[in-house]
Amino acid sequence: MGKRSHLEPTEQRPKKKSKSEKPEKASKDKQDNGDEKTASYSDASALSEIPQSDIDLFLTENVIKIADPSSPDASQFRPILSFDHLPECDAGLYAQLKSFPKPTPIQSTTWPLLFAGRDVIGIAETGSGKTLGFGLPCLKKLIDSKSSKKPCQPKAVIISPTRELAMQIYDQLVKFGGTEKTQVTCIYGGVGKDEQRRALQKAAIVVATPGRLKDLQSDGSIDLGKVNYLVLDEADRMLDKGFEQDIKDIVKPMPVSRRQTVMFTATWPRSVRDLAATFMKTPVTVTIGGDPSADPRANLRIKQVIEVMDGREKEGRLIQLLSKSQRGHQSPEKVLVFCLYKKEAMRIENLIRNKGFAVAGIHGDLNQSDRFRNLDAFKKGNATVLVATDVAARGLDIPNVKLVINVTFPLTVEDYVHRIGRTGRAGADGLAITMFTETDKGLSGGLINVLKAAKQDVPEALLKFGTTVKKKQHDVYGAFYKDVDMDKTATKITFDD
Ligand SMILES: Nc1ncnc2c1ncn2[C@@H]1O[C@H](COP(=O)(O)OP(=O)(O)OP(=O)(O)O)[C@@H](O)[C@H]1O
Repeated sequence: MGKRSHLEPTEQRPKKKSKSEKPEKASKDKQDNGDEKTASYSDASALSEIPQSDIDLFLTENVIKIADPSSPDASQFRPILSFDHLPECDAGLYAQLKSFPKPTPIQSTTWPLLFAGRDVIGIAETGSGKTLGFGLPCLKKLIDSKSSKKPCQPKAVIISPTRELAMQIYDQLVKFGGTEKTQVTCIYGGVGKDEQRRALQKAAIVVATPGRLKDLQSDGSIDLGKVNYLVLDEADRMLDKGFEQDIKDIVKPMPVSRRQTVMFTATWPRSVRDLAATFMKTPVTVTIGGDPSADPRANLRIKQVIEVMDGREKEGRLIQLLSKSQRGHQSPEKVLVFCLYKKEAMRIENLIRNKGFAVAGIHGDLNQSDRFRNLDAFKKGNATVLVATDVAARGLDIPNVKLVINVTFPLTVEDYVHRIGRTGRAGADGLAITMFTETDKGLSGGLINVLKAAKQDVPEALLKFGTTVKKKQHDVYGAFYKDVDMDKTATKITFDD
């Protein structure tokens, strides 16, 4: 379990509860910062009336696994199968849900747990609605909260690894919760602090990137002592070496016993699990679609094509693929092109532009307003090709991306799963074409496993590179916002602040 060295003074895991201390099914009340009762949840009567066989069928059909260390009986929390089963809440919180037919499996399964105040680790494929999975209970908890809020003392904090993703989460919360009642604020680096400090005066929910949050915390602009709902989105990324210390510093004033901690992700590598446990109290792990201890799983609706080639063939092949998807179409398809290095991304973007395609770029050398502007151009379809480093690999929900092209393979197969997950979202189909060269052969085993698990073709040429999966693939897990400057050192890695 938790490594001692990872435990902060305030992050000691609570002792195992005796049976008599177990939370009761329908009265899951607990103290919230000592001044209010929250987290009372019981099934709606329409949900209680559903036969257990239907519930079991839902769990089996969606390959849902619920692991609750405090109770072997996972059935005490029935999945919310319809929006009609949601617990009562004022302020029109559920009004926007009408645009969706029903909750997605990760929402169905984690909502009751989160409404009941449990710590939850939610693992589900890319594009499966995880944002609302943690977002709706966050909004409800805030709306239900009776205690008054002091300036600069938010009640909920949601931490995301990139600025663009933080903004996207913020937009979702505003869309569902409105700004008036829920007072959501987004803070991230690369822009001035004054406006953010002003917004923090009123903020009840703060969506943030870790670096800027830590900055504003250290200079006293924000007091996290009253936070009772903490989310790490893209949790495995937030716990890897690049962010681990920031997260530990941020959570210090919010003891694990007084906050609900929520972690969501599509990939959950073994390397972060012990560390995650040190941030949580008896978390329930919900996995949609298979065994969480297996290899990372790609979204099954994405067709994955691997093209093994010589590095010199890449540019020609890229232009060929883009010509096919862009030329001769009244409205060309949206294509996301991933590179590993910032300089490479700039070169590829120029190449594509010179061939006459409507292209934009997003990487760490751009200033923040250019990053937002270029992403927006792609979202709106003014640019139909977006060239990106791994800053865009996780979480971004861009409508109608039909094709992802990996010009350079990422540093880990987890990153690969996230990159290709920018297509095939919310039930749509998608296509991912990956150029794989001999330099990437160390990752062939992991990639083959991802392909097999998703029942995709494994090309002979890939098999030749070997099927062994290396235990630890890289010093810094993943390449999420890995910006390597090849002119300086080979491994300079920076993260969003
Ligand atoms: N119940 C629902 N039914 C249909 N679509 C939904 C539902 N809930 C959310 N969505 C939509 O699904 C899309 C993907 O959701 P979201 O971005 O939360 O995915 P995710 O699981 O967080 O993906 P990733 O792992 O890539 O971060 C969004 O456009 C969202 O509005």
